[in-house]
Amino acid sequence: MNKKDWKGLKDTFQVMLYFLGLTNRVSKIYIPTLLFSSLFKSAAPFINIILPKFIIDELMGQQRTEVFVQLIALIILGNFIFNIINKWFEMRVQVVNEELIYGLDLVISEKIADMDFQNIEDPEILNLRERALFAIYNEGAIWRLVENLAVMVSSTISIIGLTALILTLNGILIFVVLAIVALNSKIFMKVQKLRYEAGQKNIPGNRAFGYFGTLTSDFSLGKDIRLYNIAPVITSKVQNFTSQVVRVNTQHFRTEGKLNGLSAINLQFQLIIVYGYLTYRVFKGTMEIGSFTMYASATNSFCTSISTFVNTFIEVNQLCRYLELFMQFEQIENKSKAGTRAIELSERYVIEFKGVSFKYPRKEEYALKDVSIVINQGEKLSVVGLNGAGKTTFIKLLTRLYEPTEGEILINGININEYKYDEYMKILSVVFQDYKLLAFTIKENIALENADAVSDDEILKILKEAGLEKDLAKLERGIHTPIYKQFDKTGIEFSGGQSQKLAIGRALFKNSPIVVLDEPTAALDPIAEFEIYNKFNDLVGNKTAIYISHRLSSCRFCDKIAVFEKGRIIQYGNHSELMKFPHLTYAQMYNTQSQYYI
Ligand SMILES: Nc1ncnc2c1ncn2[C@@H]1O[C@H](COP(=O)(O)OP(=O)(O)OP(=O)(O)O)[C@@H](O)[C@H]1O
Repeated sequence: MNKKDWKGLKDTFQVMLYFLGLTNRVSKIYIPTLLFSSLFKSAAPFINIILPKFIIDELMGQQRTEVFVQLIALIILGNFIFNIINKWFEMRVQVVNEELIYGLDLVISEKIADMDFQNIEDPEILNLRERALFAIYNEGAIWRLVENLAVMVSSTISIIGLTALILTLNGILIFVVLAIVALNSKIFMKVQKLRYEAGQKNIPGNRAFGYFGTLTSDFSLGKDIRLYNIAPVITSKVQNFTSQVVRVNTQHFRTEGKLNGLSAINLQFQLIIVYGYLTYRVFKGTMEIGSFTMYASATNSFCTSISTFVNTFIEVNQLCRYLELFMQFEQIENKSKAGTRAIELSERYVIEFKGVSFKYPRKEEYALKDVSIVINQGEKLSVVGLNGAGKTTFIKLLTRLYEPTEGEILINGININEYKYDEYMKILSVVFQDYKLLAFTIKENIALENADAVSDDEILKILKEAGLEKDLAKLERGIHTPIYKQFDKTGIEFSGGQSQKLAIGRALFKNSPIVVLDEPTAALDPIAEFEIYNKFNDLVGNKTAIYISHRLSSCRFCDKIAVFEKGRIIQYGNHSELMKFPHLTYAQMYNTQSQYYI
C-alpha cells in the first residue's frame, strides 16, 4: 500500500466514525439493532452446512431411523427458529431505518435553517449542498454505509468460522478462493468507479428533474404556468434531460453487464477447482460423501462471505467519498451566531453605522459604500432612494443576515456581532418586501411558537391595529382560519394587501423595541396606506422605526430621512430641511411623485 492508499483509508475511517457518531446521535438503537441482526445472520447458515453432513453420513453408514429422524427434526426446527428470529430482526431493522431516515432529514433541515444567510445564496455552497443532499437522498448513502458496516461484521464472523472448518481439510483451497475473490474484487472496484462516474454525470439531469418537479407543484407559479403556457417548455426541457440521463445509463449498464459476466466466469473456475479436488478425494477413498457435501458448501459460503466482505468494503469506501461532501456541508462554520454577549434590556437602543461598506459574496462592486448614520432611540427614520440604491442591503446588515465588508454597526456602542444571536433577534421586528406567510392558521402566523400561550383577544387586538378587522369578521373561523389550501380545503388565500397587513401584524405582535418595515405599504391601496401611516406612529409608539418606502408622502411622518444613491447616503435631514434644496434628489423625487397625486 502506498502513501496515497493509506491516506484514502484514513479518510474513509474518519468519515465512517463521523457518520457512526451522527447515526448514534439520531437513533440510539439503530447500530445495536443492525449489529445483533448481523451477528445472528452470520451464525445461522452453519446449521445448513454442518447438519447435512451428519444426515448423509447416517444414510451412507448405519442408517438408524431414530438418529435420521432426530437430525431431520433438528435441521427443520433450527431453520424454523432461525427464520422466525430473522423475520423479527428484519422488521425491527425496517422500523429503526425509518426512524433514522426521519431523524437525518431533521438534522439536514436544521442545518439548512441554521446556516448563515449569506451561505444560502453562495453558489459554491449551494453546489456543495446539492451534491451532499444528492448523496443522502438519491444514493441513500448514510443508511447504506451503516448497513454495509453491519454486513462486514457478519461476514467477518462467517469467514472466521468457515476458515476454521476448511483448514481441517486443506489450506490451499482457501488460497484458491482468495485468488478468485481478489480478481473479482478488481472487477467490482471498476464497476463501482463506473457507477460513481455515471452518477456524477447524471447530477445536472437529476438537479433539473428536482427543479422542474417543484415548479409544477409550486402553487405560487400556477398562474404564470397557465397564462404564459409554460408547461410545453417544461416538458421539452424534461425530455432533453431524460434522454441525456438514459444515454449515460445505457452506456454504463452495457459496460457493467460485461464486467459482471466476466466475474461470473471466474466463479465457475473456482467451482471446477473445488469440486474437482473434493471428487478426487472421494474417489481416492479419503473422504466420505457427508464430508464432501459439508466442505463443498463451506467453500461456497466462504467464497460468498469473503466476496461480500471485500465488495462491501469497496462500497463503503465509495460511499465515504459521497459522504465526505455531506460532512463538509455539515461542518460549514456558522459565523453569524458566534456572538456571546447578553443584550442589556434597556429602554434605549441607539443604532450606529460607522463607515460601513459592503459587497455581496463574489461581487466586485459595493452595494453599500461608507455609510455612517446614527439612529437614536424612538426616532422614525425613512430610507428612500431609487431601485438598487442599497436600502434593503442596509437593513440586511442591521439584521445580521450579512456582515459588513468594512466598518461596523453598533448598538449602544457595541458591535452587533458580539451580541448573542437569539437575543439580538428579539430586539428587532422586521417586515421585508418578500415576507412569507405559512400554511398555518392566522393566529399561528402571528404568534408562531407562542400561539398556544396567547389569548385570541390579544391577536384580535393586533389584527385590528393592522387594519384587518373587517376582513376577519367575514371569516367563519376567525383567526383560526388556515391560510392556503395545502392542509385544509377551506383555507383562505389573502389578497396582497391583506397578506401585507398580516405580516405587519406579526411584526407588531413581536413587540420589539426596533421596528423595520421594508416597503410595508407597497401592496396596500391608497386608503389602507393612509390609515396605516396615520396609525403607525401610535402603533409603534416610542419604538425606534425604520421605514423603506418608494412613496415619499410617507416620509413626512418621519423625524429623519436618509436618501440613498449607489450605496451611499447622499442626503440626510427631515422633510422640510431636504425640501429646501429643490435641485437635489429628495426634492426632485418628491415633486415628481406629488405631480401624480394632484
Ligand atoms: N443577494 C444579492 N446578491 C448580489 N447582489 C445583490 C443581492 N441583493 C442585492 N444586490 C445588489 O445590491 C445592490 C443594492 O440592492 P438593494 O436590494 O439593497 O437595493 P434597494 O435600494 O433595496 O432596491 P429596491 O428599491 O429595488 O428594493 C443592487 O445593485 C443589487 O443588484
